[in-house]
Amino acid sequence: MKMENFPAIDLLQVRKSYRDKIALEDISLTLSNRQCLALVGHNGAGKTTLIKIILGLLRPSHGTIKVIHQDPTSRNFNQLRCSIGFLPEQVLFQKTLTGRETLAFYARLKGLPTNNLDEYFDRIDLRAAADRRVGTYSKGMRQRLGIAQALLGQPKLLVLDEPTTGLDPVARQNIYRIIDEEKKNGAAVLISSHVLTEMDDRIDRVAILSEGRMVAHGSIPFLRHHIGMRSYLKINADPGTCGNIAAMFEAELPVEHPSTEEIVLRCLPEQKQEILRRVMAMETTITDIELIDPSLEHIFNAYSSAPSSGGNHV
Ligand SMILES: Nc1ncnc2c1ncn2[C@@H]1O[C@H](COP(=O)(O)OP(=O)(O)OP(=O)(O)O)[C@@H](O)[C@H]1O
Repeated sequence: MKMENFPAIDLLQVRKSYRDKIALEDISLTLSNRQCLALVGHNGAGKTTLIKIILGLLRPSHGTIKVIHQDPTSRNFNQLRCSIGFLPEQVLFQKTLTGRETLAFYARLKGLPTNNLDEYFDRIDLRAAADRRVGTYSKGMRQRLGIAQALLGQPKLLVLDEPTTGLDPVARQNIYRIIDEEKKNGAAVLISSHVLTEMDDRIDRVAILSEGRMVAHGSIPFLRHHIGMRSYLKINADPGTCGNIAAMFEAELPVEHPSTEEIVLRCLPEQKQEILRRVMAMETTITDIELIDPSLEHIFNAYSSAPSSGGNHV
């Protein structure tokens, strides 16, 4: 099998305990190349522990782990380290070095040339400040420099812990664009984040950790479907039309009538098209239609409050 065909991350029944505290229990997870997985969970859910195990910084108490088809705690893994880009949650740099000197330091650690660093500064939009001392950088600039060091050497696996912390909306969009580019180049990307709002369209899969257990694992549409979350179809029309729509659907669906000129149908994802078709066929005057699918945040809240559903895969 060619190297590119191995999953970048393959965990089976991983457990980690710190003395009598079980931080992770029965975690099985795969991440393929060209995929982006979001690892989400409340404080203390076990995200950092899992990342440290993936990076070979911690040994699991039980289970098997392959990262780019090697055991990350084995000696051979050292050769693979330069194929992994890692952005830690807290990026600490030497304040007296310039951005360029900092990046050159990390490039040398990875055995990479230092004469092409401008392309990295361009990618994170920091070229103009490359020769300024890091001590003069804002929090967002330091975070972008951290991302640049993770990108050094075209990694096969990118592990980004809270990559958008401290970034303004434009910089956040730029990070997501870079993640897409890295995926297209064949990398697997693991993002650990508390900021769920902008991630819906950016990730291929999500793994939800709760108290050390994987309570859900799959694509967003799969998890929406699995937990039976309904979409909101909000329709604004004159009172007569709203009444007719309510009469048409109330035997089939939960229907809410927040005002005489607004009606909300709560439907399953697979019902959306058929409902829209029937509404549009009514030959009435509709002033507005808004369709809201449950977001990653809604899914996370639903799984976090649900009794353990035992790790669901798609
Ligand atoms: N060195 C340690 N010794 C003992 N317990 C630890 C140690 N490191 C972590 N833990 C415990 O393991 C559990 C998981 O911690 P972890 O740091 O992995 O969570 P997290 O999801 O990354 O949290 P956060 O979002 O707050 O960073 C927590 O209950 C934590 O207190």
